[in-house]
Amino acid sequence: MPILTLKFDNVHKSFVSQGQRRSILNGVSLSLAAGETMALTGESGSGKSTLLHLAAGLDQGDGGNISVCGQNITGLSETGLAELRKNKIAVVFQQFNLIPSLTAWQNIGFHARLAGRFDQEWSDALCEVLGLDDLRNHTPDQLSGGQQQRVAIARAMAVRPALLLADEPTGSLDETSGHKVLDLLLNLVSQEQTALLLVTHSTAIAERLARRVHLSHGQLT
Ligand SMILES: Nc1ncnc2c1ncn2[C@@H]1O[C@H](COP(=O)(O)OP(=O)(O)OP(=O)(O)O)[C@@H](O)[C@H]1O
Repeated sequence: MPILTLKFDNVHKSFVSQGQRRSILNGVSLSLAAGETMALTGESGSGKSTLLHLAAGLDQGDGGNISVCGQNITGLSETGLAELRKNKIAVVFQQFNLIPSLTAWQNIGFHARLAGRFDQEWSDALCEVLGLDDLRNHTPDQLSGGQQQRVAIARAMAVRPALLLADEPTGSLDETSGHKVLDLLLNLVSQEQTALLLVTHSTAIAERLARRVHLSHGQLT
């Protein structure tokens, strides 16, 4: 059986706030193979971002196991996690998280250079596909929301991640731009056989992904 890109086995996560422990994920299991795309929906506050953060190794669960590319990340050291994040995982956030002082081109290469995997030809190709050629020297404040989002996608794909985690990547765009950005993203992940887990509030966006899961009361349906 091929190694899964992302696997959650009976994962639990709770938070304590105002002295009370609240269970957010209550036995979540999922598996995602290379090239698969999965939409994660759920009401506001249901725990979608929490699940994404656990998958990215940015937070730890309280129980169960999570593995990325066959490597169990539960209990992995900070160094091990940092290596995995650098080499296998990329995240696209709703608010883009571009570095304001860098140009679009520098932003695109940033993660890839950190990972020691900057590939000029691939980054050029991403700029072309994502319609960023004329915007390379612009800083984020000179770009529209849709343009910034395309830079964020180029930055994520520049590392050729095995796993792409996207938290409402089209959430701040109007519907037409959102679908256009999704077209580009889906083409890229299909070409690269990237596993994509995408959080969205939009049923129309979710329906365009091959698999869909819904988070409710801490469990996936
Ligand atoms: N670090 C934290 N400490 C305490 N509670 C937290 C923490 N992070 C998240 N929560 C709580 O966990 C619940 C789930 O939050 P999360 O952001 O994962 O939901 P979400 O489904 O992504 O919501 P939205 O769709 O509004 O972004 C919320 O009630 C939130 O307040």
